[in-house]
Amino acid sequence: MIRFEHVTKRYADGTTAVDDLSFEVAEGELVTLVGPSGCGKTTTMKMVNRLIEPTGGRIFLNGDDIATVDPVELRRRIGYVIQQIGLFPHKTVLDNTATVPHLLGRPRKEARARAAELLDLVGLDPSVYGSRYPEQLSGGQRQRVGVARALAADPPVLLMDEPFGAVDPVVREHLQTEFLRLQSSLHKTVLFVTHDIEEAVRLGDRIAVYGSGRIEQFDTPATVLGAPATPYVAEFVGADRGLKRLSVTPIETGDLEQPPVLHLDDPVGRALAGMAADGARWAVVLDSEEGLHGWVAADALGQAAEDGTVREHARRMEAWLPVGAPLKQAFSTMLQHDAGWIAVLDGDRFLGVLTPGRLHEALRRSTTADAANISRADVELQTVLDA
Ligand SMILES: Nc1ncnc2c1ncn2[C@@H]1O[C@H](COP(=O)(O)OP(=O)(O)OP(=O)(O)O)[C@@H](O)[C@H]1O
Repeated sequence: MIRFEHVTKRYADGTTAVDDLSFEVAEGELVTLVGPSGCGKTTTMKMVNRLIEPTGGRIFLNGDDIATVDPVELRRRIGYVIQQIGLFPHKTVLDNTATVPHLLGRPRKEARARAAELLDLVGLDPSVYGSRYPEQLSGGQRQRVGVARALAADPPVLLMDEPFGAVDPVVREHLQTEFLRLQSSLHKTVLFVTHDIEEAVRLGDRIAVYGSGRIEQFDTPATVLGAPATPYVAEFVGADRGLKRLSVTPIETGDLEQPPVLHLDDPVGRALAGMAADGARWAVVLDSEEGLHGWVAADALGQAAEDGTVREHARRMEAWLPVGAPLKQAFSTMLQHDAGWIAVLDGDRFLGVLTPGRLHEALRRSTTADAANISRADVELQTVLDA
């Protein structure tokens, strides 16, 4: 969708901001550009909507060499969100959001109706916020308006330059979560600039780690964290990357253990015999549709009347997660519920349980890291588990 071919930008004073850059962003993919101040991230981004012209190489958007596309027409295909979003101070939030569709020739009423939909989409009730002026919003709310405005023309591509940089960490995390939710339904092709590795890891399908004017590594968050390509990347992503990797490694079916499974209407005697044969101290209890009901302890069944059913002794399950949730969520759920294992579901269907041991193995699986990296991450995780 966006392709850089040997792109260089040398400013008039001789500064090489971007040096022979080649990479591609697939349709619907969110790529984060991350690196220290002055490494060329913003220059890279501004070359895509021709706010800056490269001095060498070519950039393609959907197969078109953008040098041949009229810049105004090009920018209609590209939403742009920046930190100082530059809302018009004398226009209401609704009118700010409606500006682009209106400029694109939509009748005013239609543009405003679309703007209201977009505000709703980014979590701002248009009946509450639509008539306010930008100065009457919090920083986080202003950024949401910025995102709504960038989406107003329904562009296939979004460029976002530190869009959540000016808000406090709590609001920032909130905006990130909302943006991920939005992206999971909109599937825009996104280039997202940040200097914050946590943000890059959290949002990116892939991350481009910038050194000075060049990309040092371009890969998935799990690989960048697990197997940094150079000492520079290793230093940039930080010594606690083993823990960061927990945030980007999903629970997979293969990570799960299969405990004994009982059903609500199973007779106690048969259930106990089955558990004894497995040497199990507890079993998962499913309902008649194979959905998760809870669990039952062998001790509880041992004291029960043999002609009863599992139903009377089963306890509801509090700790469960959907398959695909990040290991970090599994880990914090275990801690929160003081649970030695948690159930993993696909919709309502029970798939198996994740234990600390399996979590540890999943973390190992997540990387192609060399032995040194693996053991380091393991040690870090072990320290946390022991704490
Ligand atoms: N108009 C310009 N003239 C000369 N040098 C420039 C110009 N704009 C940017 N630069 C230089 O180009 C390099 C890359 O700048 P750029 O803004 O792309 O970095 P960045 O990675 O986005 O940094 P930050 O995170 O601080 O925004 C820097 O050394 C910067 O000083």
